[in-house]
Amino acid sequence: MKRFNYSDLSKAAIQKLVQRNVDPAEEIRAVVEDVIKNVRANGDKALFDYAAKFDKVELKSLFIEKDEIGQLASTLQPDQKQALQMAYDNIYKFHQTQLKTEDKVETMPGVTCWRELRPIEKVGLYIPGGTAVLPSTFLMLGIPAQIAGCHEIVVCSPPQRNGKVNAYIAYVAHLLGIEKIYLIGGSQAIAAMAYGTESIPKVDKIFGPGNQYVTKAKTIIQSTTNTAIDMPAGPSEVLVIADESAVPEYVAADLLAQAEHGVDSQSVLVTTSTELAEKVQAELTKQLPVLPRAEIAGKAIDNSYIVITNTLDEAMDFSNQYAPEHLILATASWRQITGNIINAGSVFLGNLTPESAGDYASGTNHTLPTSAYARAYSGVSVDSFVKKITFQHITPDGIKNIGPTVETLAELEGLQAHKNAVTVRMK
Ligand SMILES: NC(=O)c1ccc[n+]([C@@H]2O[C@H](COP(=O)([O-])OP(=O)(O)OC[C@H]3O[C@@H](n4cnc5c(N)ncnc54)[C@H](O)[C@@H]3O)[C@@H](O)[C@H]2O)c1
Ligand SMILES: N[C@H](CO)Cc1c[nH]c[nH+]1
Ligand SMILES: [Zn+2]
Repeated sequence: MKRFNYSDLSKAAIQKLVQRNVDPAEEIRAVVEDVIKNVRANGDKALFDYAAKFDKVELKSLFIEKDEIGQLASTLQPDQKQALQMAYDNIYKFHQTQLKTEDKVETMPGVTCWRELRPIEKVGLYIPGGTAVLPSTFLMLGIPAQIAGCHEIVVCSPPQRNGKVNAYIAYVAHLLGIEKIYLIGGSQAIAAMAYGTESIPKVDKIFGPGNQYVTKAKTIIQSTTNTAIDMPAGPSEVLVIADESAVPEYVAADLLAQAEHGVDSQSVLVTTSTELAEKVQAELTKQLPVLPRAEIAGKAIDNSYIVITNTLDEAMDFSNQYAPEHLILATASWRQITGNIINAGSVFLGNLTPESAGDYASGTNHTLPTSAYARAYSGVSVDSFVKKITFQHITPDGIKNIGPTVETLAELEGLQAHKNAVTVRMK
């Protein structure tokens, strides 16, 4: 990993370091635009063609249903079922508390305002399945959708070589009570859910992480259709802030955990200790080669770096500029510095809190903003699946109280009809 001294870095150099691939290569953009156009024009036919081209599968059907899902789900080992059930329970417990009724507010006598939640009716969940099949992502999206009460949940995931979904995905569908899974991956899945095809329903909002094709497709359809998206959740990343109290073996393991997601993942270490940086590098050299996905993780690590700072304040300052998807505080004094976090998707505190726990089973959501979008977006939650509709009610006394103010404001904007709508009620 390349190493930089924070004090040697100019503002421009920091900007360059924290910059990630928000806009993918021209080549990826062009492919995605083409896919969207083709799916829009040719519907299901384009989806069959792309399954053959990108996923190397000649599909007989674009979806599998309840019976087949049940059969696949039944093939899991008891310990696998138990682990998925425990993850389900913890994620459910954490997300359930997010559905809150808000109080009504009387802003002035006789004028009452409030907000009520309504689920988004039709949602589309994208479950990645290119380099690794991610049943955990299905839990992370399906559970909040279920808690929110979304009426129609459309699920797309790339087909396996046998033209089905992986058995773990099937088991999660069974846990969530989802009876149909569309066998579509990549940008074609996003286009299908945004425009609808003969088989795939158009949805109101699309959720889920994915590779650069998926993420680009989401950002394009967000600006060209009336289908919304959760956020740009692209290649995984982690930033670890560590001091001399950190355990090099753990830090290296955390860096590799995100690196193994893809060659375009990034793992950054920001530390006040040069000695720790050296020990972590030695650990990386030890741990990397034995990983089954060593080649992928190795490329991501080559694409990553270490920043040495003089103080933890400087480390936090760098982290806030980077705005990581995952932030790990491997410092003895983590309690004193959490208040200084401005930008991060999800935070992991102390030496015994591996990021992997949040990826799978602690309860928090792992669908998180990447590429510095944590400066403005939060991760997926029940909130992402609901709209908050405002309501107001005015009594006879209330209209007398608020009427003159509205009349004056309408008058000063020159909007006579607005004023009149109040005046007629005050006679
Ligand atoms: N930010 C988050 O919250 C989060 C969570 C989980 C995973 N992730 C990220 O999601 C990503 C998953 O990526 P993945 O590739 O494994 O799965 P994926 O499902 O996102 O992508 C696979 C699909 O990409 C399409 N594709 C592949 N090569 C193509 C090409 N040359 N042209 C057009 N389309 C092509 C294919 O249709 C394939 O089905 C990883 O980068 C991982 O880090 C992020
Ligand atoms: N770390 C990923 C989010 O960036 C989520 C994940 C799924 N499985 C393992 N990890
Ligand atoms: Zn992960």
